[in-house]
Amino acid sequence: MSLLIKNGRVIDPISNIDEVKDVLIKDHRIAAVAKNIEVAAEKVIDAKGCWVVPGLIDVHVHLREPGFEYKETIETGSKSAAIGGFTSICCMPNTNPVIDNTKVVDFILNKASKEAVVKVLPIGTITKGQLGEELAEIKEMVKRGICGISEDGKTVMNSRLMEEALKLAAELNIPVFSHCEDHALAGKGVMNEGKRSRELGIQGIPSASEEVIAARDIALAKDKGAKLHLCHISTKGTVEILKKGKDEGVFVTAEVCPHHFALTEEVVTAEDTNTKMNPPLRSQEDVEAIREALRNGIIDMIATDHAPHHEKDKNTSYEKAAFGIVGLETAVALTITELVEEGILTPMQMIELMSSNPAKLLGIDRGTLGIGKMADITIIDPEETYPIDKNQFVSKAKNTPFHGKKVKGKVKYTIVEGNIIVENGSLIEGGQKI
Ligand SMILES: NC(=O)N[C@@H](CC(=O)O)C(=O)O
Ligand SMILES: [Zn+2]
Ligand SMILES: [Zn+2]
Repeated sequence: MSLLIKNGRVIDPISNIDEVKDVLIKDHRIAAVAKNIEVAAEKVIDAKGCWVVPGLIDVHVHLREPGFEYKETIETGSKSAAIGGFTSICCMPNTNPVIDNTKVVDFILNKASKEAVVKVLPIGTITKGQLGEELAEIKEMVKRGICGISEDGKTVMNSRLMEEALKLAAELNIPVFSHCEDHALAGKGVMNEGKRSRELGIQGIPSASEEVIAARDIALAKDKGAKLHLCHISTKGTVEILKKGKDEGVFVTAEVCPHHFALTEEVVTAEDTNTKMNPPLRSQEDVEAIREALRNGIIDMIATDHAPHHEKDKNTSYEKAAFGIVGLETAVALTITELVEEGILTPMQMIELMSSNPAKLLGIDRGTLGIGKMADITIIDPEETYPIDKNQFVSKAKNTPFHGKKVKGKVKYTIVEGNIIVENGSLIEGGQKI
């Protein structure tokens, strides 16, 4: 099977290309990237006016299977990822049962091989049952194919245990994804602690709850050779802690989610539980610091923290509603609208944040359009303007605060290992629109 993508703006940070070129795919791999390729291919895509980029990689997704299939499944979550332009996704282990042993890893990989339309890389828990008491079967899970470990949804509050996990992860050469939240400091808080929480009379989560754990984990990771990755960072203080850690030579990376650079606490109302997520939407000052850290490269990647929830988990009081929002199908548009259009990121920087840097963290041979590499490719029309419509999501869940927001930037094609999964913005199966 050969596929020729004509006339697109090819952007590949790893090969340092940002130029109008053609891309030829043969036998699932990149065969050529050059001007005016003249070969007879079985399929030709005209990408004029579009960006042709290495397939996007999301290191932070909740697929909810096993256990919460009423919210999302491996199949529906992976389809949502493809619509969003992602060709590889890491799935978090806070399922039921949690991913803390090889049986659950096997279950996910087996199901993904049959039902997922993008590459699924499972993340294992740090502790057994996510109970924070003893380490999970980490070594065994790595042999079966987990790409990292995380207690996401919670923090390993026992610092000694976290230190042990970092040591083991260094030996096994896998990243540790840290959800930074001091449980006692966060308490029963449900939104950012600050001006807005006082106005609304809703209990707040202080910035310090994130910052003390970010600082602790950097201190623990120091000199251990561990790859520490900070999930969904949201405060100015965490950015400063991250920068200090990097300056001191600690291997630490961080991700930010689109909602944390697109929204502030000001949008929170007691009625709209789609503004409730963990960590919470922060202050204007925090958002500005996050945007600056994206611009200057202190923050390494954009991840969605796609957290699908059912109506019944969200359609309740602000206090009782589940934390989290969906993100796979809105990430590209929000990044283009909020950061590229605003002049904060160049298109090249955006692709670094959404493809090459995630690939480097995971140590996978993806995230580039280099010759001979697996053909994971995303084609984006950066000019298409439309309102976000949650009713068109492929995800089972519709919990987004962005419904109706006018955005720019649309994923037109998602190509996974040389196979077209999304064509003209719609999923296709065997060449048919579904
Ligand atoms: N981010 C969230 O608000 N929720 C996540 C958990 C998490 O990412 O910490 C979830 O699993 O729903
Ligand atoms: Zn988390
Ligand atoms: Zn998460």
